[in-house]
Amino acid sequence: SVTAYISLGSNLEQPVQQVLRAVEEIAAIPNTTLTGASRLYRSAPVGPGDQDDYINGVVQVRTTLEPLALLDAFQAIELLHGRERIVRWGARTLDLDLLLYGDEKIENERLIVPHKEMHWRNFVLYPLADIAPQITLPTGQSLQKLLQTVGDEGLSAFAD
Ligand SMILES: CC1(C)Nc2nc(N)[nH]c(=O)c2N=C1O
Repeated sequence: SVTAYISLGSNLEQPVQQVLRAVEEIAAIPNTTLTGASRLYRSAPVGPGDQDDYINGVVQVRTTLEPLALLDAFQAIELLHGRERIVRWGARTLDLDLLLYGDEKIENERLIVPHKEMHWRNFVLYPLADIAPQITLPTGQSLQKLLQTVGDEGLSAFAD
């Protein structure tokens, strides 16, 4: 089995509940055990368009599922939350992204791991540091170093 990290994000239809419910649903994925969860963060939306702040978090799991099977499970959960891909980068009820899958580097038409944008997204790096502060990414970058470069602009730990 491997340790995998998943980022969660929501900025539609009661984002805190969307994210908390998604953590429970991830814990219920077959052959998968939830082994860690970050604090929730409120973060200013990155990307185009005028949309609400996000609620973001990261969870850690141990799983024997292959990466694409894990991705299928995430997409099923997103559908449960009424995820509609209307516009790219648009507001969404729930976004689950596979950040890391063990130390593997994966690149296929459905999946790129480590997640391409995670290295500059404070709304991913700060919650990840709640769970695995000393982690080194498969790219060789230390999370502590990335935290310093990315800063905490637009980010605040959400009182649970
Ligand atoms: C639209 C885009 C890039 N912006 C985001 N911005 C924030 N703050 N949090 C997200 O989870 C998030 N997700 C996205 O997909």
